[in-house]
Amino acid sequence: MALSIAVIPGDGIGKEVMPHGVAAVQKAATADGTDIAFEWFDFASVAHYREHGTMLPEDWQTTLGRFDAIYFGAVGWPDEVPDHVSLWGSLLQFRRVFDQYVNIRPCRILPGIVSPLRDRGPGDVDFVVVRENTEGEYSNAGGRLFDGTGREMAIQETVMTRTGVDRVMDFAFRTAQKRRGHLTSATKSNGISITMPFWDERFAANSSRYPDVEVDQFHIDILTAHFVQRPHTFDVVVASNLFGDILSDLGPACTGTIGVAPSANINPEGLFPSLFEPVHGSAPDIAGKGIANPIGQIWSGALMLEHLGLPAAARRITDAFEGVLADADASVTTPRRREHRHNPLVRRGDHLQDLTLCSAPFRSCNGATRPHPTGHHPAEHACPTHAHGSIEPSAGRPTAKARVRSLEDRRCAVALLSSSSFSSSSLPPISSSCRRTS
Ligand SMILES: NC(=O)C1=CN([C@@H]2O[C@H](COP(=O)(O)OP(=O)(O)OC[C@H]3O[C@@H](n4cnc5c(N)ncnc54)[C@H](O)[C@@H]3O)[C@@H](O)[C@H]2O)C=CC1
Ligand SMILES: CC(=O)C(=O)O
Repeated sequence: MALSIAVIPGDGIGKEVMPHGVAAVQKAATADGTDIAFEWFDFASVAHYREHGTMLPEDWQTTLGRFDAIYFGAVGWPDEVPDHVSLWGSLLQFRRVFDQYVNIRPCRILPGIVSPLRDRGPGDVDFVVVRENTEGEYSNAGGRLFDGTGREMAIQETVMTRTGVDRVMDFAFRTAQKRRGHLTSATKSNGISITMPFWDERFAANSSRYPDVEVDQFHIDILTAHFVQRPHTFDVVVASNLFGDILSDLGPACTGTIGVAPSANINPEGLFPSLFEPVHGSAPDIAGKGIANPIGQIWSGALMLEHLGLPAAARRITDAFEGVLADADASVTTPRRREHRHNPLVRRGDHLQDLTLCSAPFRSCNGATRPHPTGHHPAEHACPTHAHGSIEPSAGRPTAKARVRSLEDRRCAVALLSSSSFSSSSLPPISSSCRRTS
C-alpha cells in the first residue's frame, strides 16, 4: 500500500519550493522501493481566502486526517490578508487540532554554506530546537475591549499546562539522550513571573527523571547572545512556543540562512498526521523571482520520510543536498537582492534541485556516481537527522497493518474532533473513541 501525503504549497515561495520538495521525496522513496501517493490542496492560501472568505474548507480535518503526513510550504500574504488571520486560520489550526505538540527544528552548518559567525564551519554548529507547539504564548485566550475608544485595550493570555509542558520536555530529554546528552531550557522567569517560573519548576521536575542528561537554563535574552557567541555549546534546546519560534530563526541565521532550515510538527503518538515544513515563511520580497532556496523544503521532506519509517530514503535526500551544497558556489545562501537582480533563479532554486536529484545518492538519475564531499561513501554516511535522533518514526507507522489501524483510529479521532464537545484534554483512549463514534 502506498503512503499518502497531503501537499499544501500555500503562498509565495511556498508554491515555488514545494515542487522541488515533492520531486526529491518521490525520487528518494522510489529508489527505496516505496510508493507514495501525493494529493495537492490549494487551501491554506490567500488565493483560497480570496475565493471563499476562509483559509480552510469546513471539512479540512476529515480531509487531511486520512493522510499519513502533511507536506506544507508556507502561508501568508500580508498585503492582502492580515497575518494573524491567515496563520491562525490555517497553520496554527493544523498544529493545535492535530495536536502536533512538538516542533523540531534542527540547526546545522551545512557544507558549502558560509556562516555569518567568524571561523565557524560545518561541524561547529549542530543543535536542535524543540519548540512547544500548541499552547504557551500562541493562545487565543484573550480579547479586546472598548474598541475604537480612548479606553481601547487588548489582552492575550499565555497558557501553560502541566500536560503540555511535561510532554514537550519529555520529548526533548529523550532527544538529548539520543544525541550528545545535553539539554538547555529557554526561560525568562526573572521578568515573566508566573508562567516562566512554572516552566522552570517543570524543567527541574522532569530533569530528575533523566539523570544521564546534563541540563542548564538561560533567560531568553542572554540565550540569544550565546547562540551567536558560543553556538557550539548547544545540543538540544527546549523552549516555549514563542521563544522556540524566535530561536529557530536565529539558529539557522547563525548557520548561514533560514532558506535551508527544516521543521517537523509532530504528533508523537501518531494519532494525527504530522506536518513538515521549512522554517521560513512565504517571503513576499522574493516570491515570483525564482531565487528561493529550496533546501529547507527538501530537508523537511527528509524529516518526513524519517518520521514515516524510511530512514534510508531520508538519507538519500540529505546526502544529495549536502553533496550539492558542498560543491556549489556561495550563491545558494539567502540572496542579497541587489546582487541577484540580474540573476534569475532558474540558476538557483531550480538548478540546485536538478543537481540534487541527479547526485550520487539518487543513483537512478543517469547511473553516474561521484564521491561524497565528506570523503565517505553515502552508504557509510549516517543520515544527519536520524543519527542525531531528532526524529522518531511515528508511533502509528511501523507496519502496513498497523498503518491501516492507525488510519482508522485517526478517522475516529477526527470525527470526535468535529463534535462540539471536544477538547484535547478530554480525548479518550482511541479504542473507546472508535466504539463511541461508530
Ligand atoms: N510557517 C509559515 O508558514 C510561516 C509564515 N510566515 C509568513 O510569511 C510571510 C513573510 O514573513 P517574513 O517575516 O518576511 O519571513 P520569511 O521567512 O518569509 O522571510 C524572511 C527573509 O528571509 C528570506 N527568505 C526566506 N526564505 C527564503 C528562501 N527559501 N530562500 C531565500 N531567502 C529566503 C526572505 O526573502 C526574507 O528576506 C508573512 O505573511 C508571515 O506571517 C512567516 C514565518 C513562517
Ligand atoms: C508562525 C511562525 O512563524 C511559525 O510558527 O513558524
